[in-house]
Amino acid sequence: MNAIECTSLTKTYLRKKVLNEISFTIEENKIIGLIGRNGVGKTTLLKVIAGFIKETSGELKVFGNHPFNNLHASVNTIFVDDQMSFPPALQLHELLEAAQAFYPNWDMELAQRLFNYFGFEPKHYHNTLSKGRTSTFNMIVGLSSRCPLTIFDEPTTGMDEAVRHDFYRALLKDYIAHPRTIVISSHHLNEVEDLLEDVLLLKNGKVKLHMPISELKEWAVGLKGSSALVRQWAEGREMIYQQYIGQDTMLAVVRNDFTDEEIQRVRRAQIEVLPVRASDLCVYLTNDTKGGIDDVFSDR
Ligand SMILES: Nc1ncnc2c1ncn2[C@@H]1O[C@H](COP(=O)(O)OP(=O)(O)OP(=O)(O)O)[C@@H](O)[C@H]1O
Repeated sequence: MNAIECTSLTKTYLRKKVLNEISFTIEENKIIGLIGRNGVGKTTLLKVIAGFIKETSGELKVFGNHPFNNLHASVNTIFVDDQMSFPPALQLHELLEAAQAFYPNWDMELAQRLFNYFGFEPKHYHNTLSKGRTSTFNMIVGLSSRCPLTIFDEPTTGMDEAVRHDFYRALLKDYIAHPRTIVISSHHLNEVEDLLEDVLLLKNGKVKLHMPISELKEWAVGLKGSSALVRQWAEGREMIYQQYIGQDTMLAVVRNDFTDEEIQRVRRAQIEVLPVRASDLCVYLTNDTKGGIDDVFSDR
């Protein structure tokens, strides 16, 4: 069954189409990374999916229901970000009890174990936690709710490296034991790429790519060597990124439509054939120029 079916979804703010007729389907029980540059509309899309805001047009189904103002959707979905609001009068342990009453799959033992592991004080209040601690507490709620659709919007904001590492590991372990649909938006694709099964990449209000991470890792290839030779091999192929290194060396990232025989010929021409990390590829694909920041400084 599909967890999310999105057809020609548009969300307009002040006449600007933030999401412009996007369509995609997300299968149940997968971990999906929602990737895109600042301001592209990731949070907007996630909030529409969570039923917090209404789309302008198009069709959206979450477990077969339109999520906006839908109780079925809100019980089955949790949206975790650093703005999650909790009743300010309740202490942290009371927040966990309140969450238990709301989420049918809530695992209090997991919540308590994580709560103790991360050293929270039961009598503290959510609105007095530091930024990183707020994200950590919210993550505990997000994982322990075991919602069929769990949405993490930039969940590691403010977390230090050790906590981020613990979070990813906890997420993976709990997901393996209790599969569910998890959508995670992150600016740190390099940190999450080993967790993800699929990547949904947004650019200019559209879905630029939606594919398994294993395919994304093979989708492009880097050619590094003498500029003339690299340009010759890149000709006629989709150029994704290019960078000049020194006087006469160039790195070109192109769509990987090479045959094995061509790859061998490239190598024989003294050109290095390099894999392209999924995180780097997403940055290249969402750049507006082929050379990235270097283009600002070229030809001056
Ligand atoms: N309530 C709102 N009213 C008007 N414009 C909005 C509103 N919410 C978001 N926007 C605009 O919609 C666009 C997308 O914002 P959104 O927060 O969804 O992007 P994002 O991809 O999550 O960004 P980031 O990676 O920086 O968190 C931005 O241009 C933002 O200014």
